[in-house]
Amino acid sequence: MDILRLLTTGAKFRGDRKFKHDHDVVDGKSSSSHAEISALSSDIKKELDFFHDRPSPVNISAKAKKDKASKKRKIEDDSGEGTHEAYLHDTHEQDHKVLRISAQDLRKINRIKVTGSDPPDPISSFSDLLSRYAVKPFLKQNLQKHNFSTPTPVQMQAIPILLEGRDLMTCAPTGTGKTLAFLVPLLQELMGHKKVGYRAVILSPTRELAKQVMNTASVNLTLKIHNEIKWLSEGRNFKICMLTKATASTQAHDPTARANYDIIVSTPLRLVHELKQGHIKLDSVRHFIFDEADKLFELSFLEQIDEILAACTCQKLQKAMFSATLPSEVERMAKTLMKDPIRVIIGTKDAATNTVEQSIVYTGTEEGKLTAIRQLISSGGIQPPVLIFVQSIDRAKALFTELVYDGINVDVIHGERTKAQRDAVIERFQSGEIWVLICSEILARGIDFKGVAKVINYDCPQTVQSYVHRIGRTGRAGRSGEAVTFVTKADSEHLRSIANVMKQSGCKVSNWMLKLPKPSKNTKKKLKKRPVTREIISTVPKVLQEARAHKKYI
Ligand SMILES: Nc1ncnc2c1ncn2[C@@H]1O[C@H](COP(=O)(O)OP(=O)(O)OP(=O)(O)O)[C@@H](O)[C@H]1O
Repeated sequence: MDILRLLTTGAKFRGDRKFKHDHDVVDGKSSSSHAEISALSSDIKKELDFFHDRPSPVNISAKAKKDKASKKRKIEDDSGEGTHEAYLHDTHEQDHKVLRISAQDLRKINRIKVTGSDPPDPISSFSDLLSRYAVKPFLKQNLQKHNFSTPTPVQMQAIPILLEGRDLMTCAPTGTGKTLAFLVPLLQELMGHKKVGYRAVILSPTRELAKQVMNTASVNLTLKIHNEIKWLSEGRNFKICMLTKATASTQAHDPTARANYDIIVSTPLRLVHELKQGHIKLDSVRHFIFDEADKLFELSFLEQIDEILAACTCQKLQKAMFSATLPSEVERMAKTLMKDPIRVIIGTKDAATNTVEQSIVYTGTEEGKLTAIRQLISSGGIQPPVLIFVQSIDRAKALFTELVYDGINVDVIHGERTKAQRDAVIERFQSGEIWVLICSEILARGIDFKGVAKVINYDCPQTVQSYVHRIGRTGRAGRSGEAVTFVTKADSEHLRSIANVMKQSGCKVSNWMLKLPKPSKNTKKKLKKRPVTREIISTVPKVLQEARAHKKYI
C-alpha cells in the first residue's frame, strides 16, 4: 500500500465551531484583544505562553503561594549570577508581584537560548527598560497605551542586547513580536543622536525578483514596520522615509527633507537604485536592521546587500538580523558581516509557532485537493478568515475560478493584479469583507493579518522555511490557529521535513513520516530550482473551461 495513503486518516477538521467568533474577530469586536489572548493562552502549555497571560511557573511556586499578602518578595537566586527584579503579572495589572529571579531562570522559562560573549540579562518587564536603561518614558507610555504590558521572549532578550550596542542574530517564531524587539531600542538610540540625516536602515526583502515585480509583500512588510514606528513614537517627531517607487521620486531626493529623516525602511533593490542615482547617502547610518534576514541573505540579494553596506561608512554601525527561520549557511554568511555578535534563539531554530494546530491531508491527486477543500467548506470546517497558499499565479487564478463558482466569499492576490487591486483586496480581507483569500508565496512572510483562523497549504510548500512562514500567518500574538497542508504523491520529498517541524512544535505526527528517507542533495537542488509540476486545478469539463476563459473574472 502506498504509505502516503495513510495520511488520509490523518485528516482532522473541526466542524463543531460556528462562525460567530470569526465574525467578531473580523468585525473588530475581538480582533487582537489582549483579553482574548489571555483567555486563549490559559489553555496553552507554559512553554507556549509567549505572552505571559497564563500565570508563570514562578508565580505559582511554593514560595509565592506562601506569602500571598506580600506585594514584593524575593526568590533566592540559586545560580548566583545576574539576579534582578522580575515583574510577573496577575490578571490585574496593578496587582504586580515583584519577584527576584535569575537571568538564567528567566531565560529557561521563556526558552531563550543565548550564545556570544558577555550577553546582557534579559528584561522581564517593560519597566526594566526605565530602571536599567533609562529609556525615554514616551516608549513605555506608548507601549502601555497600546496595551503592550509584557515583553515577549524575543523582546526580553533582544532589546537589552541592542540597547547595549551589540550586534545581534535572532531567530524567533512567527508572530512573536520581532518588529517591536528592534524598534524599541532603535527609537531609544535615535533619541540620543544628533539629527544628521538617515541614521537607521530597516531592510525587508522583496518577494521575488525579476518576473514577479510584485511588491505587495515587501510594501506591506515595510508598511507594517512603518505603522509600528508611528504608534510607538507617538509624541515624538521621528521622520520615516518609506522607500517605495512612489515615494522615491519625492521625499528621498529632497535634500532638505533628507536632513530631517531619521529612518529609511526599504527593500534592497529600491535602496540600491537610489544609491546608484546618488539620491541617498547612508554615511550617517548607525543602526542596520535586516528583517526577514534569511531571505535577505539569499544569493539573489547578496550583491545588493554588499553595495548597501559599503555605503554605510560610519565606524559605529550596529547590525541586527531577525527572522523566524535561520538556515545554518545563512547564519555563517551573516556572521562574517557582524562584529562579535550575540545569537539569540527562541525555542528551537526554524520551528513553527506552537500556537498553530498543524495537520496533513493526503489527497492523492490534484482533483483530490479540490474535493478535499469542498468537503472542508461544506462540513463547516472552514472558519474565516482563511488564507490559501498555492504555488503559482496560474494556480491562484484557477483555484479562485473554482471556488468563486461554488459561491464562496473568496478573492485572490497575485502579481498580475494591479497595485490598487492588491491593496483593495488586502484591505477587504483585513476588514472581514472577504473570508477566504487565495495567494501565492507572496504573502507568506511577515504580514501581520489579524486573526487569520486557518492557513491551507493547497500546494505543499517547497521548503521548510516556506512552510514555517506560511503557517505563521495564523496563530499570531499568542492566539490559536490551524494549518492544513494538502499533499499528493508528488510531494513525498517534502513530507519528512514538514513532519519534523510539526513534531518539534508539539503536533501529532505518525512515526513513519519521520522515518521517510531524506531526499538526496541532488534532489534537494532540483526541487529548489524547479518546484513540483502539478496538474491544472479544475474539475470542470474542458468545454466549460473554454467557455469560462472568455469571461473576465479577475
Ligand atoms: N509584547 C507584546 N504583547 C502583545 N502583543 C505583541 C507584543 N509585541 C508584539 N505584539 C503583537 O504581535 C503581533 C506579531 O508581531 P510581529 O508582526 O512583530 O511578529 P514577528 O515575530 O515579526 O512575525 P513574523 O516572523 O511573521 O514577521 C503584532 O500584532 C504585534 O503588535
